[in-house]
Amino acid sequence: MTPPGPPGTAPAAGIARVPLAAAGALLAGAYIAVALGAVLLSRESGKMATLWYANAMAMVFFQFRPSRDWAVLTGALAVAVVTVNALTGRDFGLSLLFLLGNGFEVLLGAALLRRFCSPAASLQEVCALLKVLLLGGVVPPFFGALIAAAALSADGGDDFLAIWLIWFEGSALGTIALLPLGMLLLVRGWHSVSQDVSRPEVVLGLMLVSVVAGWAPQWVEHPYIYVSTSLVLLAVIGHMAGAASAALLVSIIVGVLTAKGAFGPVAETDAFGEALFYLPLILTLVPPVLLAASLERTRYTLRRLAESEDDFRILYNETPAMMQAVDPQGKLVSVSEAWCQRLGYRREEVIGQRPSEFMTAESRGRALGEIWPRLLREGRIDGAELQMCTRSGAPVDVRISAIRQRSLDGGLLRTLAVLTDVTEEKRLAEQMTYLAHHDALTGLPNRMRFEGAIQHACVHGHRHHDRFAVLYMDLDQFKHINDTLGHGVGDELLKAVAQRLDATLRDSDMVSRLGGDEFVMLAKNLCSREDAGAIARKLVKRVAQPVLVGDVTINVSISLGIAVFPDDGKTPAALITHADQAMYRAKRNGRNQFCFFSEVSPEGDAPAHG
Ligand SMILES: Nc1nc2c(ncn2[C@@H]2O[C@H](COP(=O)(O)OP(=O)(O)OP(=O)(O)O)[C@@H](O)[C@H]2O)c(=O)[nH]1
Repeated sequence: MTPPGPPGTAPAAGIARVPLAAAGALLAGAYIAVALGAVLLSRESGKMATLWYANAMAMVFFQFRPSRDWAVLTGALAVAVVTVNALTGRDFGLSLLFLLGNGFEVLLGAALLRRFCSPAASLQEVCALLKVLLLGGVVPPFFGALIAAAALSADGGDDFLAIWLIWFEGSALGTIALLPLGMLLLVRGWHSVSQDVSRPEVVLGLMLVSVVAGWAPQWVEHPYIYVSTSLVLLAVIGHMAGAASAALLVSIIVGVLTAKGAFGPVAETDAFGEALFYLPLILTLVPPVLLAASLERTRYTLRRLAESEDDFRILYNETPAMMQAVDPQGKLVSVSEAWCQRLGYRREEVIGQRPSEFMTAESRGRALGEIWPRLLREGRIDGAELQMCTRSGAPVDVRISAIRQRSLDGGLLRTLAVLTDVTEEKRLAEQMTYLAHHDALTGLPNRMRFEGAIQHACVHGHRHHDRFAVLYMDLDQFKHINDTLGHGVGDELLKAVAQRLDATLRDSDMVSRLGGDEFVMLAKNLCSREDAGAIARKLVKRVAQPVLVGDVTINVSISLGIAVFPDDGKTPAALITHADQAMYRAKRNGRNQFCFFSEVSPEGDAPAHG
């Protein structure tokens, strides 16, 4: 996996931005400078391989530019190689042979790095860095050295193996020493890397590494033990920038000491011995940079962890939802700010308490007996409804969604719950239900509710041979009251009548306003038809009492029709219609009275109201 990290190319990388011609000139100039230094140093001993950074530098340089620029860069590289050879006194033919080896090595390394390596990953992953070192630092020098050795030995130079070994060694070492820093510059840019390297502890570390690398090889046995110790130190304190800079620094110091002959026994070392001579240096340089990459990864992971913990804490505390976490013992380990605010507690008062202590008694029983066990059994619950209590005792309806979190060893770690405050939602729902079943003016059950009740009474009546009655009522001359006293007074009168009707009700009965000035009553548990007549008589009498609305006394009356189940109808519709017809008959008989449906003439009276 490629870790998410900094972007692949350095934002401040000037090389990536300059015009192509300038980039070519820059590459040629840098290559000439680095290669000249190496060639001049190699003349000091003439025997040991010189660490060759020039090709590694060119490989990294190529990575800054898109592939379409590579032809021009290769041209610049060719000019640089020929120039270096010319400046160091080699003839043109030999220059071309060197060009063959170096050119192939740089292009192969650049192509392998681009195709198969991720610079960003190599700074944080040991495997990715090893791939960079292998594909950039070992494979290209291996083949570059083969081409160069073949060309040079055919040209009458030294023995093929000696040329190959010297070339491969110098180039591989130089590349391995430079590539980590090159990748770092590629990914993070010069500015960021130099900031890291110029931290006081890193500068001190680099000074220490320089002293150890300059001193140990000359004065103590097994010098690389001391060098690698100081490199490890830098990997720990200086991160990747410190370790990569130190690796390059150490290789330069050892290379210079070797070239100067200060690092023996150079003279006696034969070709095979040379390979072994530089092997410890590779083994010294590589592990610390791998360690730095691994530490970078750890640091990155820890930083991400801290950030996500921070995100979680902010989310948990700042979210408007009430949230709570409960440990395996069923005690609160954390609650969100919204939880505290809604229930009126301080966090320290509730931590360690059981959530059920903040619930109403009914909810507590349900939470402990049903919801909590279900959560533990099924791993989650969604939308369970409970009632919490604020500090002052006010009920708070919550809808709870919770999950069970397991620890790495599979045990219960905690349960996390989000509580949505639905108090207002429930209040509105109750209000809607009330309004759907009640008359807004009088508060009496409305037609819908009444029809449900009469339907139920019919079913019950059929099953148990019960007798019940429907009493249909209509105010007399109500229009006149409206017209003379106004609609407002009419409303108040309707309310007063409703109260009177309601006051005559037995527990089993129901009175309802059907609309306008029409009311209907369901009177159950009747022994005889005459029971219904008694109720009707009482109602007519009660309503006929004068009503005081404001300072106006109103004389009102009702006409009432009775239909008895099952004699006058066996269905709700029939009963209501027949009661209405009987009421109409009462109107016709002079109002302020009641009439049974059985008294309605066989031809039928026209109903009073549609
Ligand atoms: N104030 C008030 N009046 C209403 C309301 N709903 C209907 N009305 C009025 O109530 C009156 C009902 O009159 P009716 O029952 O048709 O006739 P009435 O005057 O009562 O005469 P009878 O029924 O024949 O005795 C009409 O004038 C309606 O406009 C209401 O909610 N408030």
